[in-house]
Amino acid sequence: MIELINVSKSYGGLVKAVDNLNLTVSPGEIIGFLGPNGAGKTTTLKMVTGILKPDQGVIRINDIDIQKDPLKAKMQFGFVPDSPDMFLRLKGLEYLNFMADIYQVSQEDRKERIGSLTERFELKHVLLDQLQSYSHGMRQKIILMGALLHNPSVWILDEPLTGLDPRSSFILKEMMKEHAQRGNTVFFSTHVLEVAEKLCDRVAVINKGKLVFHGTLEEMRAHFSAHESLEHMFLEMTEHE
Ligand SMILES: Nc1ncnc2c1ncn2[C@@H]1O[C@H](COP(=O)(O)OP(=O)(O)OP(=O)(O)O)[C@@H](O)[C@H]1O
Repeated sequence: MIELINVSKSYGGLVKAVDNLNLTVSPGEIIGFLGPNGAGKTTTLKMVTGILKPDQGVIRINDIDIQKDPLKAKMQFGFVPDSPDMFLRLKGLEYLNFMADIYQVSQEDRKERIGSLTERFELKHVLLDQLQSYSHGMRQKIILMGALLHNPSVWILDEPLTGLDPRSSFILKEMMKEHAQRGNTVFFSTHVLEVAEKLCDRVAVINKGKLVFHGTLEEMRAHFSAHESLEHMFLEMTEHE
């Protein structure tokens, strides 16, 4: 479970990138976090993951306060940032072992998980190559694998499908659904409205740092006209704020 309570953040004390955000992502739920460019999605995800400190508010992951007990809170989730261009001089397997070390995954568990994840994402043949030789999509997949090695109950993914080919995108979407069906929590940002429509139990829409909608797609349709496309509803919501 992820809870954000009255969370705000401004850069340089000027414009509020996130303005008094309240949001709960419950166990068993996939929530898509939508918003136009600069709306505050990445800032929110960085606060949830403890990379940025909120100016005010409380964030809890599985009831653990990310400010008060950051290490324990960080063990609860796997985070995939929007850019996968990191640790480029490491080989795929070195990177995965590095992540497994950080999260104290036993040799037995990491062997089993690296085996099953590399098979699922079809990366076995490049595990001994440096990440700098990987394509964007391959880098994304290895970062995702690293984030999942400690088997976290909460997945936090910033634009996880960007750059993935249709097959990898399908595999990840299936994994997200399976994870939520097992009673876990998935919180991801996306620009792709169709993905939100197909995958999410509920969506949260942010615009200029403020939450402008939170609910099911049915509720969103009821709020607008039943026949309007998600794209149209989204544009309406983010235009008038
Ligand atoms: N490091 C920073 N310094 C100053 N302003 C920042 C910084 N990072 C983000 N901002 C500003 O904060 C606001 C929210 O940005 P954020 O990156 O959270 O939006 P986003 O919804 O993730 O956008 P996108 O969809 O384009 O990635 C924007 O106005 C942005 O210009």
